[in-house]
Amino acid sequence: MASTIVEARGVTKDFGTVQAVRGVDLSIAPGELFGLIGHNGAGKSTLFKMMLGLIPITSGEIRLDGEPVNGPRFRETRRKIGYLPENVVLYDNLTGLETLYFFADLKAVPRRECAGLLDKVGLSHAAGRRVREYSKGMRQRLGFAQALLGTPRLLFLDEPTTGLDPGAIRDFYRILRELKGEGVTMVLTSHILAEIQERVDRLAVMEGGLIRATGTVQALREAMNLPLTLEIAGGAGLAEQVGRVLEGIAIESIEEAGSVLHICLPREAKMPALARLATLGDTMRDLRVREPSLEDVFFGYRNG
Ligand SMILES: Nc1ncnc2c1ncn2[C@@H]1O[C@H](COP(=O)(O)OP(=O)(O)OP(=O)(O)O)[C@@H](O)[C@H]1O
Repeated sequence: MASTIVEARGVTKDFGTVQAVRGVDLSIAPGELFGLIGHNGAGKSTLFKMMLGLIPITSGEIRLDGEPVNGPRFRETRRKIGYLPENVVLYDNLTGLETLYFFADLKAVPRRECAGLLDKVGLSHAAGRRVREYSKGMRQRLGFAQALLGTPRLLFLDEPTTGLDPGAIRDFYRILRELKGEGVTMVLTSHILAEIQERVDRLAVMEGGLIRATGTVQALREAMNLPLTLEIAGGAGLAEQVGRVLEGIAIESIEEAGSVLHICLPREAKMPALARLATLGDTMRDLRVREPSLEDVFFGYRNG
């Protein structure tokens, strides 16, 4: 297996006059759980489709597991890849199990895999019901099951948690962790930034067809140099005492909400501030350092 399983170099895609993807470079290592975030129309789905060889690349090159997606041997590589499209097309008249049989036949995967996959995504109880009767979340689970047919080594999941309730989202990420344990590489898009920020190894921020930044959530936070928030709980006189010990430290804002102080300060002021706050003793009951969320980072890139 190549050391980079997904490799994109200078990839562009034009739809007439629309430049959907504009010179994307991306490298994803085997076994990574990689997130792709971006606003509506940023180019995420278009990039996915090019990576799967479903639409032609205007210019540049994409290799999956070392194989160019527009090359003659890609058909063989494609068999090791699972894909959950943004809007999976299902036939309402088929049952859940028949649907998976249909996809298994298309992929030349043995039908005996299907029942186990329905079980994996929590749909065994509905295997004999027609898809017409499935809820949005059930359809999404069925789409996920078809992506898992053939034990793929690389998975592309386009907004996989759309329509899932919180319990189903948790189940979904549990399956992703299991797959990661088996060495499967996964690339997923999501608009629910809070959901993916703790779960991906690395991510890329896409905007207007460009990749604006790539890295771990922490690296992106640090690169953006967004301020941190200290949340301090304490008794009477807290605000006054905190104000006194932090004198001279570059604080961006202090807000009091109930008995908790929210102090927003530059990242580099964190350690000096903590050292001084430690002298407060019993006045301070609790202290938490809140990192900027992925949402803060995302809007930082968008507005930066
Ligand atoms: N088949 C097509 N024909 C013309 N324009 C297209 C086509 N597919 C996508 N586009 C355009 O390409 C751009 C990128 O679309 P894309 O679907 O890749 O974005 P996205 O990041 O996946 O968005 P979303 O988060 O809304 O799913 C948009 O401007 C879109 O209108």
